[in-house]
Amino acid sequence: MFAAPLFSNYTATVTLIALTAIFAYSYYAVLIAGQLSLGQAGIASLGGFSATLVVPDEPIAGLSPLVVGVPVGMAVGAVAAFILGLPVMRLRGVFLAIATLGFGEVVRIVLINMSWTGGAQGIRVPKLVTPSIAWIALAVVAYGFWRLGPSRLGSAFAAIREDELAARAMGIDVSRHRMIAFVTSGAVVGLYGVLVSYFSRLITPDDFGFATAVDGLVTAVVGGSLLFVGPLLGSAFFTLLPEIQRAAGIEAGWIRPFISSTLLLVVILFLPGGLSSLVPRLYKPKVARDSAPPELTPLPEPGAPILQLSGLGKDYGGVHAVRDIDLEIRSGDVLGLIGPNGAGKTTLVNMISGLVEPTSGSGTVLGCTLGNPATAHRFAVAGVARTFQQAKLFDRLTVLENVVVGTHVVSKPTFLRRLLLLPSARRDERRALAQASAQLGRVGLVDKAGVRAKQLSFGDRRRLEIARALAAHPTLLILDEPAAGMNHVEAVELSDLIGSLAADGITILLIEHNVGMVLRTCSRIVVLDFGAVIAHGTPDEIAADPAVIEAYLGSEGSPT
Ligand SMILES: Nc1ncnc2c1ncn2[C@@H]1O[C@H](COP(=O)(O)OP(=O)(O)OP(=O)(O)O)[C@@H](O)[C@H]1O
Repeated sequence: MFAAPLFSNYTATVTLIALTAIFAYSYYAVLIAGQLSLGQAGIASLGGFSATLVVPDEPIAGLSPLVVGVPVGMAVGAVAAFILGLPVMRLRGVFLAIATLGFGEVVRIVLINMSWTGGAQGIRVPKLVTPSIAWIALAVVAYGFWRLGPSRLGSAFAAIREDELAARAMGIDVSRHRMIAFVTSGAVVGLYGVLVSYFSRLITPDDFGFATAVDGLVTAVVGGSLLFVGPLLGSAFFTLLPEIQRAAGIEAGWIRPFISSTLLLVVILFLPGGLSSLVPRLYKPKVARDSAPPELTPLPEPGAPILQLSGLGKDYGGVHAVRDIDLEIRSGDVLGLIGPNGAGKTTLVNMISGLVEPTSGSGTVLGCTLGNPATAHRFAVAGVARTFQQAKLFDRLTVLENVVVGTHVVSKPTFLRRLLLLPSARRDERRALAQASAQLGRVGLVDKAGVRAKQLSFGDRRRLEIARALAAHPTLLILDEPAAGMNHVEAVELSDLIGSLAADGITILLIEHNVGMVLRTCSRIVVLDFGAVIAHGTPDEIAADPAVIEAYLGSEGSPT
């Protein structure tokens, strides 16, 4: 079948697969946390040049220059990523990609104009990287990402990738996690820079230009970022494809790039999750109802202060979404918040859960002062959990994985212990699974634990969001229109569930358009209209309040 031997240079091809895979892992490290960065080529050149310039070509105390160069390159890569990350980490998507790409180009131009880098000619270094060294390095990197997957850190990255706002509401410090991913990527690409230099015997700034940056991204995307083998598959695809074409005698003119591009298009169009989506997932977390949940702190005594708002307001340009709200919630309250469309209910709960900064007034929730949305995760850590008006689920994760993310604030970090294969990591993960499984049982979704969230019906999505919030063992549970889209039977079941949560001591803030349900379920009700409180009282008082009937329902009916 083949006109020539499969590999023109077997050693080089095998080594290149490993090196390209390591390069792709540096993209994978940020893609798993939902970031698009193109600065890796620049960071690789910093790592490569630092190691090859700092480390002498001769063995040091019997150690190969490679053994010294690798930690130097990785450290330089990590530090460079951290310094680059400080200004660019607030950028998202294509803006982050452009900023990091710009950094890579600046590095290349600076290095090309430096005499100590040898300018465009670069510098010669000994060939020290053999196929086995390259594959050992790849195995170490791949092992790290394999162990990361189901760890608490891995779940947090997946949550940020799927929905950053929901991740923040689950208590995940998004800025910190994005920086961890970025620095990890820097260390991995620093390793690549050193290995590729000592493999090709020559390092020049132009080896790490725009095309290299894009190649790395394409390799990682084609391989896929949903499973740790993705970068390896992407690398094998792009390294072997030209070899197979050459062996098959497809060398001439346009045919070779045409076939490569067509195959690339086929993968991108028909495998949006990359080649790794063809690999069956061997590990999927399973419901663990027999394990003990994590140790949970007791909820506050009934009547303890939970929330105080004083003159709270929020303006959007000329729109006064919320005005001058004074409110107090105490432990054990089941407070209903109602009002016509646009009354300001969601804006108010967004401020209470730390996601939106007030324009005026002040407030504290469980000791957290309302303010900077970047610190919203602290509200979740303090005990505030919420659902959203439009359910914000992690769609590509399973139902159980979604709820496991909810346990973030009550579970312990496991990644480093997982790396060392310590049994305590497994035990803590089982505890988190037990906590998640118990909440799935509570909302009646245990039998759908392995289904991806995006496949759920509307009502099940709402239930899943409640289970995910409950997994955080909240002191204050905020439910934003949980009955929207539910039929009568489901709404009654939901009302019963809220009653049982309140009986367990969870303080509840319920925003609902289903006034009957609010009157049945809540002990106190606040009515908003045009951003201001127009009534506040027991369900009976609210049902009889003429201002509520007028403002909320119009003059034709009563709220019941
Ligand atoms: N991000 C925003 N930018 C500009 N205006 C906004 C924003 N969020 C809310 N608003 C405006 O603030 C007002 C209150 O909106 P909000 O969503 O809080 O009301 P709501 O009571 O939750 O309404 P609904 O019951 O329809 O969800 C509305 O006039 C809305 O258009």
